[in-house]
Amino acid sequence: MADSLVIIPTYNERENIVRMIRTVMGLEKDFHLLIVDDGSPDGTADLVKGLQQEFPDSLHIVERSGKLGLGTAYITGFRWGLEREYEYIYEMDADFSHNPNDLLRLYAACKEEGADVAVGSRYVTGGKLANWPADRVFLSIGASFYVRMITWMPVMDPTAGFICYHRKVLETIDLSKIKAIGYAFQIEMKFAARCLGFKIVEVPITFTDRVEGVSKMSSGIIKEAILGVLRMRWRSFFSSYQG
Ligand SMILES: Nc1nc2c(ncn2[C@@H]2O[C@H](COP(=O)(O)OP(=O)(O)O[C@H]3O[C@H](CO)[C@@H](O)[C@H](O)[C@@H]3O)[C@@H](O)[C@H]2O)c(=O)[nH]1
Repeated sequence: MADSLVIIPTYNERENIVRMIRTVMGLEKDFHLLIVDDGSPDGTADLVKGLQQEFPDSLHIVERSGKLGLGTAYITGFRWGLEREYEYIYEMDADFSHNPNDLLRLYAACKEEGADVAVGSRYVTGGKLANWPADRVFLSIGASFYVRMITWMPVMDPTAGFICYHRKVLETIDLSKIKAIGYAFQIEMKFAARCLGFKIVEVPITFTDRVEGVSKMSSGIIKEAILGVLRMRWRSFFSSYQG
């Protein structure tokens, strides 16, 4: 059995999902894929199910009934992966913002260099942003600065969503204590790993704006991130993320 499971949350990704699945399945290392689809009205799940005959052992799907948020989609995926004994569990977007070839570099950082969490990072030397609109760049860099100020976490790209976790990290964190639902989830997971003493390594990547489909960023997600980071910091004085 493969040692690696890549979780891809999807909401209306029919323009990207087939090419993404084929790209991951064509990589030189054997990665299994779990798509967590939130009842996408555009039929993303049907496209995935159509490919399962071609990849019966390596392509999996969990379907949820509605748009329940990126964070809970990943938690669902983590639990699914932990039950099946994968040693490395990844987060990746469906839309090619993250280059699937970089999965191998995240794997190497954990497997060969001893990272517990490998973060595909835009804001370390060698990391880049390509074609992102100026307002998103501003928001993302501002958010990274804000998070570092509040949490003192030495992670340059705390909102990054391209990650490899060693399974022991996900086993140790009490996932029921992760409260963020939107993109703040990315911050909270890194914060929890850091609080529990895990080694986080940033691997430089180029993040490219999607060509197909649309971002699910919203004002609610921004608000959750601003307030959520404060709440998360406050809670950390009184309770631990230890499972
Ligand atoms: N299942 C599910 N999937 C979702 C949901 N919302 C978004 N997704 C999926 O999550 C992935 C990321 O969503 P995007 O909407 O493409 O994210 P983005 O705006 O490009 O944001 C990226 O940058 C953020 C900030 O740097 C990151 O925090 C985020 O993870 C992502 O990499 C995509 O595969 C998208 O379909 C949801 O409610 N449910």
